[in-house]
Amino acid sequence: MAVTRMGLLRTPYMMASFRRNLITSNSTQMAIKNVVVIGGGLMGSGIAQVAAQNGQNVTIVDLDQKVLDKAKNSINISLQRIAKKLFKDDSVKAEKFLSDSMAHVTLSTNPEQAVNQSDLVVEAIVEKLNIKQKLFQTLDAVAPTHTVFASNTSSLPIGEIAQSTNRKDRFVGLHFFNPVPVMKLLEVIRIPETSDDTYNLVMEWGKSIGKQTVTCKDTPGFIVNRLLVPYMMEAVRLLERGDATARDIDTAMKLGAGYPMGPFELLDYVGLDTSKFIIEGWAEKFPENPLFKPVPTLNRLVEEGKLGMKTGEGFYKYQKK
Ligand SMILES: CCCCCCCCCCCCC[C@H](O)CC(=O)SCCNC(=O)CCNC(=O)[C@H](O)C(C)(C)COP(=O)(O)OP(=O)(O)OC[C@H]1O[C@@H](n2cnc3c(N)ncnc32)[C@H](O)[C@@H]1OP(=O)(O)O
Ligand SMILES: NC(=O)c1ccc[n+]([C@@H]2O[C@H](COP(=O)([O-])OP(=O)(O)OC[C@H]3O[C@@H](n4cnc5c(N)ncnc54)[C@H](O)[C@@H]3O)[C@@H](O)[C@H]2O)c1
Repeated sequence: MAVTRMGLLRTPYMMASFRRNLITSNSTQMAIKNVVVIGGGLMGSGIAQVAAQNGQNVTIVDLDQKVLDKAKNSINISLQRIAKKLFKDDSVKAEKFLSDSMAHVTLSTNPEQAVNQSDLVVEAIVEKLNIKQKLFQTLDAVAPTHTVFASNTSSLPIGEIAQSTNRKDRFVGLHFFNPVPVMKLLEVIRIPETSDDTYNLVMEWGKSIGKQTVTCKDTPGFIVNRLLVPYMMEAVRLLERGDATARDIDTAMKLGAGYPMGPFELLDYVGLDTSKFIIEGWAEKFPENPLFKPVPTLNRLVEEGKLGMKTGEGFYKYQKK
């Protein structure tokens, strides 16, 4: 039997419930200091960067040490671009910003160990439901109770990913945009089980890393991709019918609609493998929707290993950096 300022807690059940409430109410005041980003590719490296440059400790986890080294290098290059702009006339401050930010980044190939001290885990691995579920199931067993889990999925239902855990109240979608250091938006996806504390915490975190947040229910494509994917699909159909070239479609959308990139430039930028996974996931979910019929051009390019900018070729060819 234990005595607290609230009176007597008579049973182990009451004690456990009291502890649970403490965790929940503490989380409103909790600030996120230790972030783990799983996946050190295009998105993971960007997410880790914006957290690190805002003073948070970040561990990036990937399967492969080479990917991690590449991530650290790309963060360094991106931070240099930002430092140059922020501290144009002060090289000492620019250097300090760079070294302070880099000092906040740790690399790991051991996810179970990495999440030990985490407040927030952001997953940015391959766009496959079963792989994401398996990862979160493993992490759920070892992460601290208070740790909030988030997925950066482009297209998978957050509720289905969260199903693999026992912390649906501490689960959200945090959908970032590519390139993360430049794009200002963060979509925050609540599932019905997401607690108010968790939601408030991630909204605060979004602000702390300089993002403008918008909130959306767990609906296919959330806001941006619900509108963007049909547009991209129509562009590909236009190309496949032979109505216009990729170059002319891109030029038209940049000069005629004011987009910073045309649809094929954007597909190459996002990654054709990721785009293929998105379409396949939606085709499986909505088999009757003609929009998501297989895209022969995309399948061929991916089979040939032409995944876009990251491999040096997709719809266009790129100079290797
Ligand atoms: C066949 C396939 C069919 C299937 C179709 C369906 C597939 C589904 C596709 C949907 C995919 C969804 C993916 C995801 O879920 C959601 C997304 O992320 S969508 C992508 C959103 N992003 C965009 O739309 C990007 C649009 N592009 C731009 O905004 C710009 O082009 C750019 C990327 C910012 C680059 O700008 P440029 O002017 O061209 O180039 P610069 O190099 O001059 O850069 C400008 C400016 O930005 C700074 N900068 C650029 N990159 C970085 C970086 N990584 N780090 C730091 N800073 C960077 C640069 O320094 C410049 O700064 P300035 O000097 O101007 O101050
Ligand atoms: N590319 C984009 O423009 C974009 C934008 C928003 C969201 N997303 C989403 O972000 C996620 C990642 O996309 P990306 O473009 O960064 O992909 P990417 O291929 O560049 O990177 C994925 C990384 O995850 C690693 N990985 C795979 N399985 C892993 C595991 N079990 N544990 C640890 N690491 C693992 C891979 O080694 C790879 O480095 C996807 O869910 C994608 O839909 C992508």
